[in-house]
Amino acid sequence: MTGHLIVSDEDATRVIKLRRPEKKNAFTQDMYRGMSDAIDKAQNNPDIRCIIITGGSGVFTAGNDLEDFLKESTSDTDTPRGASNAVKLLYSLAHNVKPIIAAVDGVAIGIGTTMLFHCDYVLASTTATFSTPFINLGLVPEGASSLLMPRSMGHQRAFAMLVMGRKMSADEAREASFVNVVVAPGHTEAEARKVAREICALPAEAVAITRKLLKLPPEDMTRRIDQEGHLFGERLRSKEAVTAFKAFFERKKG
Ligand SMILES: C/C=C/C(=O)SCCNC(=O)CCNC(=O)[C@H](O)C(C)(C)COP(=O)(O)OP(=O)(O)OC[C@H]1O[C@@H](n2cnc3c(N)ncnc32)[C@H](O)[C@@H]1OP(=O)(O)O
Repeated sequence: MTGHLIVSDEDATRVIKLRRPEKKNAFTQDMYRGMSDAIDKAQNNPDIRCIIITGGSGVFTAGNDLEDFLKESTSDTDTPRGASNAVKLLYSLAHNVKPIIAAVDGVAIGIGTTMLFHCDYVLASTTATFSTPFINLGLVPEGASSLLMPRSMGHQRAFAMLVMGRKMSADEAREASFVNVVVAPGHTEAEARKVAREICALPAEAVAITRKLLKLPPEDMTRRIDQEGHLFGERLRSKEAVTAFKAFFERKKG
């Protein structure tokens, strides 16, 4: 756990909260590690029946910290993408067996949107927006999103998001079927806790078996995460990506 991530257990539910509002909850390496660890440790804990992921009020997450991407793209050390903390979090999500509820209030960008396709129930506020601007950054999709997004919303809508970088509103996301319910801003976490209580009151073994039947085998997802991760690692070092990262930090100057 870090100062940018709060993990608390209450009513048989583990709540994992991103808390880096000054940077729109952009993921640092510690945040990836902390979230991954909190999910992994819930797996064999019989006291935890459900997991909630939230960014608190006003923002879910702006995705990977772009400063970290810029450092990674220009570094001399050649760490394979599969060993990155982001990929480890994606593995944790892919192999997780407990119901995950996401509470999205505000922007959900990049991995902030792709992680939702590993969740079981998604609540969004009316001000939530969803985007996967990988191509705009010279990158390619991650998190098995090239598999899960077209499967969930159809090829054309996935193309608009993943290739054209189109943003979706909360209502559009509900219509595209990856958001269950849209609530008022500031209420996503409280509503997520109600959903968690509802799930926790159900017979635990039957929930686990049914959830497993609904999901793709984790090996299929891991394979796609690895394929994407390999390409993503190559793209991180591309001229297109480095130019886009630098442009983000130059955008407010003169
Ligand atoms: C494996 C995973 C891959 C991915 O996740 S790829 C996706 C990467 N993420 C992005 O491309 C999003 C980049 N951020 C933005 O587009 C915008 O920001 C927002 C729409 C999120 C918010 O815009 P606004 O409301 O105008 O706020 P602001 O002044 O741009 O941001 C407030 C502070 O937050 C920092 N910040 C925002 N997003 C990131 C990020 N992703 N990485 C690092 N810093 C970020 C800014 O720089 C700034 O900071 P300062 O106040 O010091 O200037």
